[in-house]
Amino acid sequence: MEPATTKPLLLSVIDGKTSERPPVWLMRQAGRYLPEYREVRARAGTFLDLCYNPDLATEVTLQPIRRFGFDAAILFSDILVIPHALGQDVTFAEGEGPRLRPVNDKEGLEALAPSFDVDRLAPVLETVRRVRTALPSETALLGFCGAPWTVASYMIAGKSTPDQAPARLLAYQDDVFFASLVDRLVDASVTYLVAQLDAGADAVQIFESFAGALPPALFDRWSLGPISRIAEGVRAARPQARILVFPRGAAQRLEMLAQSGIADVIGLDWSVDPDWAQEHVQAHVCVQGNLDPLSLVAGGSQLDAAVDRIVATFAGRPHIFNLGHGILPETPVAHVEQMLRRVRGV
Ligand SMILES: Cc1c2[nH]c(c1CCC(=O)O)Cc1[nH]c(c(CCC(=O)O)c1C)Cc1[nH]c(c(CCC(=O)O)c1C)Cc1[nH]c(c(C)c1CCC(=O)O)C2
Repeated sequence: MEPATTKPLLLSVIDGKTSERPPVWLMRQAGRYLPEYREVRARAGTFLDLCYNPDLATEVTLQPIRRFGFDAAILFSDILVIPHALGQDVTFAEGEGPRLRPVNDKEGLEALAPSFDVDRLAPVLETVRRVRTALPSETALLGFCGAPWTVASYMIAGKSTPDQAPARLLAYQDDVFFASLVDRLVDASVTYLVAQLDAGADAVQIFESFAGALPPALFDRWSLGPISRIAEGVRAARPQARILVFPRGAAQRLEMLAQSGIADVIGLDWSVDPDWAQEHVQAHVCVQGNLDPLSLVAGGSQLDAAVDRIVATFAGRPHIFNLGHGILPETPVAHVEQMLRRVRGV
């Protein structure tokens, strides 16, 4: 007989087990490519209203699990809820992405809340509790936050910017400002991730979506450094915490990250060659990734070949199948099904 509770496969793999078929989930798996998401989204009000509504956020977190049986659910929220909780104006204009009132000087920083109050994110933590209760025991629940550099780039520019130029310029010009902003984000992120773990998240992922914009000196100081301080802070509070890091565009710097012991899992974006990553990253740590989201949009025999290459290259050591960045809204659901059959070998 099966035991009443089963350790989720995804957690066993993070803990070092190799499985015949990799566990699988997709970044942004709850989203606009799903008709049932669009239906809830249409009656939720704004995007942030949806993030702060535990009923609806729980529902959209569970939708891709019901439909596809992924090995992990990821909390439905956003990396920009931390700036919002710090008192920054944050809105999501339909089709335009995030808009924030820029914080780019000492006065802007002082106008934010003096400290991070995690209770401002109580509805998000309530969603974590409800999702964990509703999920099958074999499905892992992932919490997350953005890494300080990525979040700071939005806080400073107030929107998505090519190569994060405004934030990068300020990093050169005003080291004192940058350090105090990043320090606040490190502290807030530790508190927030610990609260997510306490509410029932089995692991947490740190999204460094813009690692690729940083030259070497800035990378160590504003990406690797703050991420490692977050990981240390979380582990000091919760020694068993499992931490996934997705440093998009980190390229060959992935090897240094893999050797550092900061992450239990390293996410590989779609530009990373699986053969290289197998030798230089997976040799040290569990990897996650790295199918090109556009390969999933295109479908057909190239999709099967791309899935096969990733599964075969990373077989025999811990690997979590995923995309190399978030799933795109135009992705056909049938292609997700095709990909899953291929990964699962059925
Ligand atoms: C940079 C970043 C953001 N948010 C996030 C990142 C890091 C990952 C990455 O690089 O993609 C992380 C994120 N955003 C969202 C999740 C939910 C969980 C999941 O299913 O993965 C997660 C993990 C929901 C969302 N976050 C957002 C949506 C779409 C908004 C909608 O449904 O109206 C979703 C489902 C909005 C968002 N949020 C953000 C942007 C740039 C946008 C607009 C782009 C877009 O519209 O796709 C900031």
